[in-house]
Amino acid sequence: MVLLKMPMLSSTRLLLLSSPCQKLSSLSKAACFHGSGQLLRHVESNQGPLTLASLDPKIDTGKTNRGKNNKIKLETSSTKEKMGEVQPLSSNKFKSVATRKPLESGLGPFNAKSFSELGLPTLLLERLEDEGFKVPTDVQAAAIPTILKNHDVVIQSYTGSGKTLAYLLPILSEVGPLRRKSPDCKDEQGKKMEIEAVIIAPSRELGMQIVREFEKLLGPSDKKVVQQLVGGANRSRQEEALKKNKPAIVVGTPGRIAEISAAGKLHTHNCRFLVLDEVDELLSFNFREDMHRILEHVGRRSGMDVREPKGPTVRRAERQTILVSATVPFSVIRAARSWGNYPLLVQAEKVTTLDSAPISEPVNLSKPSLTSSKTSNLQGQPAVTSLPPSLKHYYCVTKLQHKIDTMRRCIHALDAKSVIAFMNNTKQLKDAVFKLEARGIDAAELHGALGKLVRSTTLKKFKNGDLRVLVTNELSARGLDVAECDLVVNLDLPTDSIHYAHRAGRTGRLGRKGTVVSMCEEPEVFVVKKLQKQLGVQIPACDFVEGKLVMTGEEERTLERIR
Ligand SMILES: Nc1ncnc2c1ncn2[C@@H]1O[C@H](COP(=O)(O)OP(=O)(O)OP(=O)(O)O)[C@@H](O)[C@H]1O
Repeated sequence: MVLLKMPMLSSTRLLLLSSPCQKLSSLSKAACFHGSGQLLRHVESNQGPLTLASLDPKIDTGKTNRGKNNKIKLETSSTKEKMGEVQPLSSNKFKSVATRKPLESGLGPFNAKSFSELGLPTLLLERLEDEGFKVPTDVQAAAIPTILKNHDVVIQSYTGSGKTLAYLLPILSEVGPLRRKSPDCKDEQGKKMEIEAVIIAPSRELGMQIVREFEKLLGPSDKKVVQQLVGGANRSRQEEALKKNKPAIVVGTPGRIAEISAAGKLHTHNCRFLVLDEVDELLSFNFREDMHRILEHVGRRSGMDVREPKGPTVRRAERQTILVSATVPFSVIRAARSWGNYPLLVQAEKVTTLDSAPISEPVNLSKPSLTSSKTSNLQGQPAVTSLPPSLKHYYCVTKLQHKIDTMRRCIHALDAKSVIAFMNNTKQLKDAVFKLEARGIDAAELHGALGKLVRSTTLKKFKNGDLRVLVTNELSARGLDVAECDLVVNLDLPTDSIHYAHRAGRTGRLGRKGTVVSMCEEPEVFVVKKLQKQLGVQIPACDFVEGKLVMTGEEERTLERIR
């Protein structure tokens, strides 16, 4: 079925693309993009580091590899291996389809103290300063120079660690009014502007959040350089705006972008950057057809077939492909290899090949298991990097009918100001809100079946602090950035560790304190234990007594004594 829907693909590409999709179609929606937390382990390689010199923007900034007979050299400390060459280009606007070879391995110190060390253009540095962004986060320090060197990348680091700016800043370095202007570059004055960057996000809320991040740096006078193309909004108005404003960057949801593109209103063949934010979610069955269209059209000019040195002719994307998520199951690694050109894995302070990426196994959380070590992340493995280290995790055993009361006691015990409560069944959200309000707690529901105006207003109210509790489903688990959120409550347990990680990551963002409390009934405790093992975090049992959180259970009391 997949093969029939992609007649344009060469046989090589068909093979590469079809395997993840076959797998996806054979799994239930809930399971299809979720792997084990075990995947998230970083398998250290014993090969040499990727040196800063090889990526150091100070050595070779400017429009480095475009339009010049330019070589990208990446070194390992042991071999000083030559990594690849970039061929001269006919147009200086595009990077080569090039035979960049994979980085065999590499770790490097990326502890930049300021954005100015990362090779960003002056105008952009000034805007960062104005907006109060002073020091890059670890993942930004690793990702920005790597993307500026034209590498396809998979960016993986824990929730709230600043992955959005990690790809947004290199794009603004090359696209729009803040970009680096090379002396020989004729400005596009009077020339028809084309879409130069496409950013895809799985939800309307996340898409709009990314647009706001772009607009913040572009400023009011240039904010039309970026346009949002999210579902739920008026499509003809979006098409009119595209025609009128000629944005260089579009941010949107897969359905809407694919729709407008299929209608011939969005010309992305010459696009230079394709970003898939929350890529593991975008690989889910729901988005399959739209994602195929996007991947086949964005940055793909006709006549792009190239001959591999000793192989068949294959189609290569000319665009730079950037995949982003806190969780990188194997489906993402496989997709990156298929869609990208020798992509690198970028993590906080690390740039390595995808070979060193963790491998995922699907894990069924619904059955008790006596074998713990196979799925355990605690067996001598480094801590999982999808969860912020500052987070505290607990679970509380309570009867179904007492969950809202337990949550009320939890909120008071922790004196939580801004709470996101997750449930699995959308129909039950309203009831939970009703019960919370009856107990004097300002709450509202947020889910995909609500109208766009209600969704925007509710989110705005929650961000402004007018609502104490947002009761929601997986819609809000991905990417939602509310700095003030200090408590996440799982009123229903998530289906797996990847869902847990994204839900939990709505709190404790960018080094802030945050607590995650999962409510469950006695027979579900084994699920919490499995999550604990897969995620490599302690999730002790607790209860809320006389306005205080108290640890319960022998194991947890021991832990408390140690702490
Ligand atoms: N260098 C920085 N200095 C200060 N604040 C920053 C910096 N980088 C990012 N931020 C802020 O940190 C917050 C979290 O960033 P962001 O949403 O990009 O995280 P993320 O890693 O994408 O999280 P998630 O995985 O949940 O999507 C945002 O409010 C962002 O504006």
